[in-house]
Amino acid sequence: MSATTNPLLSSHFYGDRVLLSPPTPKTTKSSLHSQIFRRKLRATRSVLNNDVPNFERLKSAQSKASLAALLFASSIVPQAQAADAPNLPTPPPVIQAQPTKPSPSDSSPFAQNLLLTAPKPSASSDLPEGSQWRYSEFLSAVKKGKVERVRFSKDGSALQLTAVDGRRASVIVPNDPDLIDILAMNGVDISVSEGDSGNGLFAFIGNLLFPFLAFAGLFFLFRRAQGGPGGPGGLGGPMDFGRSKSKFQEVPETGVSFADVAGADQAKLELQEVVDFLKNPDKYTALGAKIPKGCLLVGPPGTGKTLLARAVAGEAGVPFFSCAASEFVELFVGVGASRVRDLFEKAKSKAPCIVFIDEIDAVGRQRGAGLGGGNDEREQTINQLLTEMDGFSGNSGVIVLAATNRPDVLDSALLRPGRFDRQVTVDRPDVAGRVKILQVHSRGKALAKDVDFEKIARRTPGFTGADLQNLMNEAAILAARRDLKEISKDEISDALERIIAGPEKKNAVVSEEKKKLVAYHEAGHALVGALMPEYDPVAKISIIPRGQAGGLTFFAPSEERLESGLYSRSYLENQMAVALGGRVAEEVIFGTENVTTGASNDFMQVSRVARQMVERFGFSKKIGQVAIGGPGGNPFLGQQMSTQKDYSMATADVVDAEVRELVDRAYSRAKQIMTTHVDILHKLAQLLIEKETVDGEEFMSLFIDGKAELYVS
Ligand SMILES: Nc1ncnc2c1ncn2[C@@H]1O[C@H](COP(=O)(O)OP(=O)(O)OP(=O)(O)O)[C@@H](O)[C@H]1O
Ligand SMILES: [Zn+2]
Repeated sequence: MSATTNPLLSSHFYGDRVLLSPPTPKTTKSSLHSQIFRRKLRATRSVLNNDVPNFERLKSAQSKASLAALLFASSIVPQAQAADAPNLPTPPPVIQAQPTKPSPSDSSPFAQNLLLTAPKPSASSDLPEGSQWRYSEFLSAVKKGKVERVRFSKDGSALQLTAVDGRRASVIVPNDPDLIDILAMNGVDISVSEGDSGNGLFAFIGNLLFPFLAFAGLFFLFRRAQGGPGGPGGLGGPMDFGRSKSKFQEVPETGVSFADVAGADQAKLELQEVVDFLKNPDKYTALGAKIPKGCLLVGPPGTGKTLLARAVAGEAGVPFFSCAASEFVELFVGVGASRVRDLFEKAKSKAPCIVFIDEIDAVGRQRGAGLGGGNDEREQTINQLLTEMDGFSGNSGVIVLAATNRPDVLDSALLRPGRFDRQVTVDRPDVAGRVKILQVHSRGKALAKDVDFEKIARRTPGFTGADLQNLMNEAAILAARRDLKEISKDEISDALERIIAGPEKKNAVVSEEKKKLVAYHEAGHALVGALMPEYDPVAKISIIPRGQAGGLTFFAPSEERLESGLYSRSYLENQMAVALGGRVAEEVIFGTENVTTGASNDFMQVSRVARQMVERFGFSKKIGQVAIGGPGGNPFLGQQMSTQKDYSMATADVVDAEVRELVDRAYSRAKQIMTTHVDILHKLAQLLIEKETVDGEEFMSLFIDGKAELYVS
């Protein structure tokens, strides 16, 4: 894949300016610059006003690789996670604020700089941490048998759970008619909070929203992914020991139809065929056609794979058997295989029907490729599954749908003809899809007239159906908390920010000194961002702590950039400079001896980007246009990159040198900007100290009357 940005795409946001002039590593100044600032200002405004001009024109150009960094804060790339965690992802299906790594000292004034990226894979054996779980995380934990009991609030809109390991968390519950069934099937103890009438729920929701509690999970989630003791992947940990697990659920009638799945038109079209097989098998067998046995639904978590599978069963009017593959895998060898046998025995007796296996990668990984113990069990389980599928005669009427977001790790035996030989991709929805999903999830909610789904959809690139559902629910809760009768666009806007960056810790006590440090640090990021010719406009700068971050600078990448997932070399170089801007500002203002650990994450992000550029994107002359780093993800998607190196020591030296050069260059660019615009840095930091938040427009206006110089390189 070409890693360069489609020029159409990249030039859109800033107008038709083309920056292809040969590198001039110095600052220049001309009237052109003020024009560019004006354009950036306009871009900023249009982002803030949610209207993305020319979008339609470009929409068709690219999409799919959909990336979700909506806004992004301070710095950039997520930590590598234990690259060998055998069992990847049920990533949290939200756009996450991503802390990088705990800095050496937790007293670091900036704590964590955040990147808001798409969900990233995380070892599925773990539970989300933190005191508030997303509904989808909760469901997946329930299905894995990790939730012991739940206590609903009186009106059922929230619950508190106790996990098998004793952890407690709260969950906001959307209107899900299946929830009780799912809980019951999975042996979860259910109760309803009583007594504290009225007040109780309010206090409960208040807790959820209380800045210090909520969303800590977002951050710890990622800490967890950074290695830790790295348990045995999807295998049940010791916690599961002795716990009785449900094997599968059987739903005679799902009651879900394709109409309940908004967007996903292509997937529905492809699955319509499966519905038809189930309804009229004879039509096909009469012609000698082999009815497919298995179909793989591939896509990121929360995109509605389970919903689609249920809809297929609903449309065909057949029973729906479901299980999460991770449930098959037990500590005891042979248990998984026997569960598979049970499941299919039952299914065959009820044919025609749908068997849905969620997270098939938990058992379906390439055999012999796992680590540590437990392989036997997994292999036996997958062998049993293959045997079952091979055993179906052509028209047994059992069609197996399986979901995964890691088709790449699946054992090729699973994908052979006669098994999961069909794949249906369920992608993150595009704008139009998001509008439809928002409509579905605002049914039954009182919305103010000012709510415009189109605008919300534009502000939520990369959001999945589950994310949008969560957004609408959070907005509803905010509205209730504000004693409103209707959900207005403000609640949605605030809910969006909370989801992306975590709630603001408005009442956190921050010393004047720390405030000043953070203000300069963030101003540094913003300043470099604004002065880089090809970079996203600054949307907002804040020094109100959020989550573990001392402050945040939000950038607003254009929808096209987000949806195309393509980044030009200069964009990445600029991004590194922007990430370094925080430290550079500290250095310039407080002196080299007084810089803090607050930038450690920025550095990690920067080195990761640089390494990717050299190892994977072919951006290094010395390494050339090859990918040498082993399999790796897109750092902006929050994906992990393999730490496994398949190159020699000599090559490693070259890589290191190239990485260093890229970083050094970014650093000196940032430094040059900072020193030439120290006046604006002061102004912005001052403004931040006074107001705590400065929006993009106000920030850009500092340039218009000032004498800003655009850095051209
Ligand atoms: N296209 C959609 N239309 C309407 N609702 C959706 C859509 N996609 C997701 N949702 C909502 O998000 C919830 C979670 O989706 P679902 O569990 O089907 O996702 P998934 O892809 O199976 O995720 P996972 O891989 O985590 O199991 C659904 O219950 C549904 O309410
Ligand atoms: Zn920073």
